[in-house]
Amino acid sequence: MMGVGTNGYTAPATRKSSGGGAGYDVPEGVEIRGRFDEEFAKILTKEALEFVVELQREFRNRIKYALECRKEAKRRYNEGVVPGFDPATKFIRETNWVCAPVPPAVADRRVEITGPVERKMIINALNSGAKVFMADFEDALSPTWENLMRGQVNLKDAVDGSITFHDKARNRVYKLNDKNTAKLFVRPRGWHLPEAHILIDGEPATGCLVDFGLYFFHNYAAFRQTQGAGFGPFFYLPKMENSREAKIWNCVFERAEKKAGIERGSIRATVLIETLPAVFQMDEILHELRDHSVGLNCGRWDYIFSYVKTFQGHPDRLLPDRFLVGMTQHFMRSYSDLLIRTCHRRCVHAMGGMAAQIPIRDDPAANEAALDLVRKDKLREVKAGHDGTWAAHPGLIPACMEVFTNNMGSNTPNQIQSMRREDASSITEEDLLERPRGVRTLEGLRLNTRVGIQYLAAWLTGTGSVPLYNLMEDAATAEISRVQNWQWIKYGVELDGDGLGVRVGKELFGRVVEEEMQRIEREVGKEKFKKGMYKEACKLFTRQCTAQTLDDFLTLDAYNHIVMHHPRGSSRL
Ligand SMILES: CC(=O)SCCNC(=O)CCNC(=O)[C@H](O)C(C)(C)COP(=O)(O)OP(=O)(O)OC[C@H]1O[C@@H](n2cnc3c(N)ncnc32)[C@H](O)[C@@H]1OP(=O)(O)O
Ligand SMILES: O=CC(=O)O
Ligand SMILES: [Mg+2]
Repeated sequence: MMGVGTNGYTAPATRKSSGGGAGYDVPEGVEIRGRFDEEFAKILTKEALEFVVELQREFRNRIKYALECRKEAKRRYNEGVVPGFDPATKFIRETNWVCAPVPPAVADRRVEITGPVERKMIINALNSGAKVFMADFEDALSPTWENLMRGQVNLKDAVDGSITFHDKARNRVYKLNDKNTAKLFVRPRGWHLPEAHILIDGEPATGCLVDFGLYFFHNYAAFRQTQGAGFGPFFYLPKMENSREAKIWNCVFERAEKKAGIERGSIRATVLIETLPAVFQMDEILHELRDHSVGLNCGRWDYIFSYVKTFQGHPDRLLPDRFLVGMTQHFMRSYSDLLIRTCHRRCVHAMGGMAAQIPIRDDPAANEAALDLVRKDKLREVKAGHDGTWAAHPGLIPACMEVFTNNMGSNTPNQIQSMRREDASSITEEDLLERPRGVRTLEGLRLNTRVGIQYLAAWLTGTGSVPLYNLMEDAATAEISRVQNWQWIKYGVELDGDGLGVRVGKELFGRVVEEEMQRIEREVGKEKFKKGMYKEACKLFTRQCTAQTLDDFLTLDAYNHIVMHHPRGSSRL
């Protein structure tokens, strides 16, 4: 078991960290630069931090190396190489092996709701009727110190069943249902994001090791008793590019299991296939995680973002308008089909992804049209062989559930055995890379700009998922807006879809930005516009869209603006 003095584990010397007056009790080598709070101190205990420090010290060099490998791959793609299957790992793709059996607690995952680790949303999501709730430290969360630490507090209360929330304005108290709550999966941040409020040996900690380490330390025991039926905790792993990154996670899991004294293979994770290079590594990723896997998921939004990013040096592979790049484009359908085939061959879940539509409260006809689009998307997924899907909002769950249950059958928890999709074994590199088809319009450029700026303004003020023009927007969808604008400006594309025949350049983009800022001000109102972070967001977004070389992530630069070091005020990394 974890804790000081058990399993021969001895705590290193400790000291107080100056977090704004009172201090956190921290191990040697740790400095907490985030605000002190009594509630946070219950999460940032000396023992929990020791665990995070162990992970950081053991894995930091491998993580740095993996990130260097990403840079090296980028260099090659920029020189004209395209990603493909790795000849060196052909034997993994071609031999027969399977992952560890699926834990009974998560055999049925037909609808999974996702959302940030906010208190009310966690309760609503767990009570929503979905089979799984993916609590998000990633695409849906702005990683402010407050959000991250409150998120950890909330998850701990959720796992021990004590979580409540009092909505004072509505005088409504939220608590968990007595039964049939969703099973909890947690998605830590991607490997690339640092945690600048926790310094370990003078360096910012790796964000995902903080998210994973604190959550695991505080919850593994209760989770295994109440949620996992002896398994768990469960995770979603985002934005990986290569199986070497999956191998690091596998080692982190083994390390955590050993430290906690629980069986190897207790922890289970679903990997999002949401980068272009990773689609060529699906078998390899599952193989690395074969004792800890519960499948793969089609993270479609980051995948589209990654298509642009991977081909940033290939002007012959430009995207059409964002809304035209859907799952029926050949490269997207091929990705989903191959993912299903790969997962079912290895006996794990092949999860579908997120439709962008959300309920539209004040317009029944538009609401029905949105629901219809969601139903169609889910029907395509279940018929293709997916075992479950994602919903962004509780109002979508009945429709998603109905489509999956009607087409999969209510007596079967998944279609792992019944939908083998052998036909997808013929999918080629060309299928997976096929150029998306469609036109480009000025309205496409405008929409990207309007949405990108508004999303970033929300993110800078601590909100990581927002409804914009009746669609769900989060970090992944905002990335598409950003990189698409960058790509169009960089290569001076012709807007061929609206008969204008103009080429996109910095000057046109500058005018679009100006006009869209005026439109945003009209739409949100002068007061909100003045109080919000729209101008800062506009500056950041514009810089990234017009940069000579593409920034790897929108949120890396933006992160500098939300780091709040105490007691010295804000600070850049
Ligand atoms: C690309 C990807 O990575 S997808 C995964 C990451 N993205 C996400 O997880 C997005 C999750 N969804 C959301 O954040 C929200 O649904 C939004 C921002 C899209 C829309 O939010 P809102 O407009 O505030 O929703 P709305 O006002 O309709 O909410 C109605 C109720 O549903 C709840 N609700 C809405 N979405 C969720 C959710 N995902 N989980 C739990 N509860 C939710 C609200 O808390 C609210 O509860 P209340 O009636 O008790 O007050
Ligand atoms: O994380 C999911 C995605 O679509 O991106
Ligand atoms: Mg994503």
